[in-house]
Amino acid sequence: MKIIGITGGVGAGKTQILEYLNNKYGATICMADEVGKKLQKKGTECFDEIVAHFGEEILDEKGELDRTKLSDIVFADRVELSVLNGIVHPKVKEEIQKKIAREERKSTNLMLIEGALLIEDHYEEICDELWYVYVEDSIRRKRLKYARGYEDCKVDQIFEAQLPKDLFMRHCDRVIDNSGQFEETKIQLNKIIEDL
Ligand SMILES: CC(C)(COP(=O)(O)OP(=O)(O)OC[C@H]1O[C@@H](n2cnc3c(N)ncnc32)[C@H](O)[C@@H]1O)[C@@H](O)C(=O)NCCC(=O)NCCS
Ligand SMILES: Nc1ncnc2c1ncn2[C@@H]1O[C@H](COP(=O)(O)OP(=O)(O)OP(=O)(O)O)[C@@H](O)[C@H]1O
Repeated sequence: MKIIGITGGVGAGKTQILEYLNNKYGATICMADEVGKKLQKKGTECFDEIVAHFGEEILDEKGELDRTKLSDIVFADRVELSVLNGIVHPKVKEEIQKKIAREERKSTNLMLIEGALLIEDHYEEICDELWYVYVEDSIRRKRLKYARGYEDCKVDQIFEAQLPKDLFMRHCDRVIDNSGQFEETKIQLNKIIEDL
């Protein structure tokens, strides 16, 4: 089984690329954000550790994490972000390794692991290749405003919490430029899959 890590900054189109590769090539997909969200549900070890550090003010009326409140805290303060990362990231990686083991037993051909922080968290240890989805910052900003209603300051804060282009380029084996029409991205992806 080939294990590919798909990374890149917020709003680069990683999720869209994953969907395309799943539909066209039947790749098994695993999204680090989704794994993280499940591990942060009320009653989990991760949830308890987050509440112990950040306090009950970050809960909503149902007692679940209020992701907007937590996001406002951590993206405004690097120290708080690193505390949250320290709680969540090791458990996410462990869970992803279990998923990989399950797919290996099913003799899956291609598994894609998607996340913005694969380099920081050393996913090269568990992936055969890392692919960088690149989109010019100004275009990512426009797409995030349009699709998610993110304000400029939120985009700036998240950009600052992620790696710059040169570090993504240095650590990744392939680059996919998704700054243009998605049809152009599909052509790049088809070529890469043929090469694999
Ligand atoms: C801060 C949180 C609560 C915000 O949740 P929310 O639902 O509003 O946004 P979402 O999770 O979809 O994140 C939006 C985007 O922000 C970026 N982002 C998320 N966490 C981080 C982080 N720790 N460092 C840098 N960028 C991040 C990613 O590009 C992500 O796609 C959440 O992202 C979180 O718990 N992050 C810390 C854990 C983490 O890193 N998860 C992602 C991979 S495991
Ligand atoms: N080539 C493209 N042209 C126009 N819009 C695009 C293109 N690729 C992706 N998008 C749009 O840009 C937005 C961000 O894409 P997506 O959610 O896939 O990013 P992401 O990299 O998964 O972000 P995150 O790091 O937050 O998970 C979405 O609304 C998506 O539909």
